[in-house]
Amino acid sequence: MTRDSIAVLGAGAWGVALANVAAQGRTRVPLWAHDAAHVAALEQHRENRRHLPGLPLACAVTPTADLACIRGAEIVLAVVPAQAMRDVARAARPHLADGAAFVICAKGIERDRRRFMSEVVAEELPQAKPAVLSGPSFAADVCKGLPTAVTLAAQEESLAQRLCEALSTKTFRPYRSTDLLGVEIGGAAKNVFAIAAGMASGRELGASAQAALIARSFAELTRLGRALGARSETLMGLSGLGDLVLTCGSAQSRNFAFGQRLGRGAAAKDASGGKLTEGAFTAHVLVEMAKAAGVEMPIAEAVDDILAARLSVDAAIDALLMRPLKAES
Ligand SMILES: NC(=O)c1ccc[n+]([C@@H]2O[C@H](COP(=O)([O-])OP(=O)(O)OC[C@H]3O[C@@H](n4cnc5c(N)ncnc54)[C@H](O)[C@@H]3O)[C@@H](O)[C@H]2O)c1
Ligand SMILES: O=P(O)(O)OC[C@H](O)CO
Repeated sequence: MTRDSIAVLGAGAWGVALANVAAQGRTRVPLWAHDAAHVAALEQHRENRRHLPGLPLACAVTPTADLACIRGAEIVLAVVPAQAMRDVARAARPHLADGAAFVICAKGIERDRRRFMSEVVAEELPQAKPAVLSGPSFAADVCKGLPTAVTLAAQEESLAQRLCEALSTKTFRPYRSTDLLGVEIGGAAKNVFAIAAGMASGRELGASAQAALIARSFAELTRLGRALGARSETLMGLSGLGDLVLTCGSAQSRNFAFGQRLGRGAAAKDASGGKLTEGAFTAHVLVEMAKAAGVEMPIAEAVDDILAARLSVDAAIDALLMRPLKAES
């Protein structure tokens, strides 16, 4: 049986990890990066020394700065930061084959136009079949061959199934879904809540507070998801609860580590450690979306207020604890 051909856009940590997954059982997987110097370094060292030192590119992975590498690919994995997705999708348009699957692997919401990634792709790539891959998966873990499971959603169940087959390995197990929006909401929101969990850790509020915060974050995530039409089983699944638990519970998460530094007193502008923290870009637009939908998200709002320097970490903690008592929902 011939396997679907796959190309990967974006050669950061997650792009490299997914290219290595795709390389299993394939002889060539183009890996595009927008920066020619980065491509040269990948070719020379056969690893991404900045983001995944010591974890080699699979032999089949072919770094390139030429976007035409996606011509003929049946599946394109889009693994660039969420705020870059529109530009990359637009640039890909002349090269992408009609009916190719364009799998969104970024976790975030477009700030300027307040769009989910699947909406961005629908606007920029009318010939594509959009899909979303999300779930608990640190790039380094996946590159090391440690096991995990993710959700892979496409509008047609048959395509979701085909994509799962194309990307599954012995240690990387995708579950299919047709709920793109539900998968996207979980992936975008968990990054914002991971910043809150990191702050609680940085402030040394204790394990009980950590667990309470995760549970109340999940309440906010499901409230928003339901209001926007996501399915409960998606929100409770790998891309929702699964990724929330992972990201809110590990300093391996860049969003959590960013929150930890904030909790220890760093200013927002200095707290990323030079790493991509999608939650910092998503917090405000997430809160705006919740307000527009009439959904209360006090933890997400607190993160947004802290990032915008409208509130200190301590004042946000006090405000959350002093909210009127209410029924659990
Ligand atoms: N790292 C992980 O463990 C992981 C896991 C799952 C999902 N994700 C998601 O994948 C996305 C990418 O994350 P990452 O970990 O690869 O980040 P990264 O910082 O490791 O890499 C991002 C890459 O995108 C490139 N880039 C930046 N702006 C660009 C642009 N305008 N056009 C093209 N390329 C551009 C950068 O040069 C870099 O190589 C994020 O949305 C993240 O939430 C990451
Ligand atoms: O390092 P983070 O916080 O971007 O999280 C990486 C993945 O999304 C975890 O599933």
